[in-house]
Amino acid sequence: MNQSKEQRILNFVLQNAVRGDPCSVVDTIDKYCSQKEWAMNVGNEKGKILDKTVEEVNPSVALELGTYCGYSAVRISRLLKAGARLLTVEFNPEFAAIAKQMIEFAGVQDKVKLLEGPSQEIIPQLKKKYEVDTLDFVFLDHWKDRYTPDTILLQECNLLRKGSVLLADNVIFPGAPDFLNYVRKSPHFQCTNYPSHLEYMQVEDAMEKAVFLG
Ligand SMILES: CNc1ncnc2c1ncn2[C@@H]1O[C@H](/C=C/CNC(=O)c2cc(-c3ccc(F)cc3)cc(O)c2O)[C@H](F)[C@H]1O
Ligand SMILES: [Mg+2]
Repeated sequence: MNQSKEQRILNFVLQNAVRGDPCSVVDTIDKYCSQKEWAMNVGNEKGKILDKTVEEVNPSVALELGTYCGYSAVRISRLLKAGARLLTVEFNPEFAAIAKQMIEFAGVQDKVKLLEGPSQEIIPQLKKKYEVDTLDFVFLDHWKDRYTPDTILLQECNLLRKGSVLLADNVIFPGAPDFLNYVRKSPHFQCTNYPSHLEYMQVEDAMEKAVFLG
């Protein structure tokens, strides 16, 4: 049975990156996906915006929706302070298995908890089952039409507090128009747009930061 693209990305990391070095894992994925096979990792240009936001927020508890191969989970968790944790949600079992190996190879498994299942089922479990009080940071990078319903669900589950920061990938391409509309019109969010480019391409894209005002 021939390998998936995601398996080829993982194999390239296992053979070319430095075990226990998250930066080398991130750089190796970027090398493969820019030179050999495109894949929907946030990439290095938007990744720098993600880094700056994570450093600004310095979250104790962070959530990621859409783990995929684990690129941004490794990228985020490498910046977390001692004792801080990232919960990352992925419902595709093949991708979850790849991401788990990616996270372990990078040596960030003690900071990252991969939750396998759909975000709409996991989010309501975060408080009781995963002992979350509120979320300091949320990275949205899953199906684009799910950004808005999951943002509403996070509020309904009282998982956001004054100052919680949401950062959404791909608000220009493929686009998340309803999410932009929702957060920019809502009196409960203060929004900032960060123009950038689609990962590994010269196509316009952007990230949107939405700070919850309570
Ligand atoms: C809905 N609830 C979910 N719960 C758990 N895991 C989920 C859920 N929904 C999806 N997943 C999981 O999250 C991931 C989905 C990522 C989707 N990302 C994109 O589509 C996406 C697409 C492009 C893109 C750009 C140009 C082009 F020509 C074609 C594509 C670029 C990007 O940066 C993206 O992020 C994963 F695949 C899925 O199992
Ligand atoms: Mg994306």
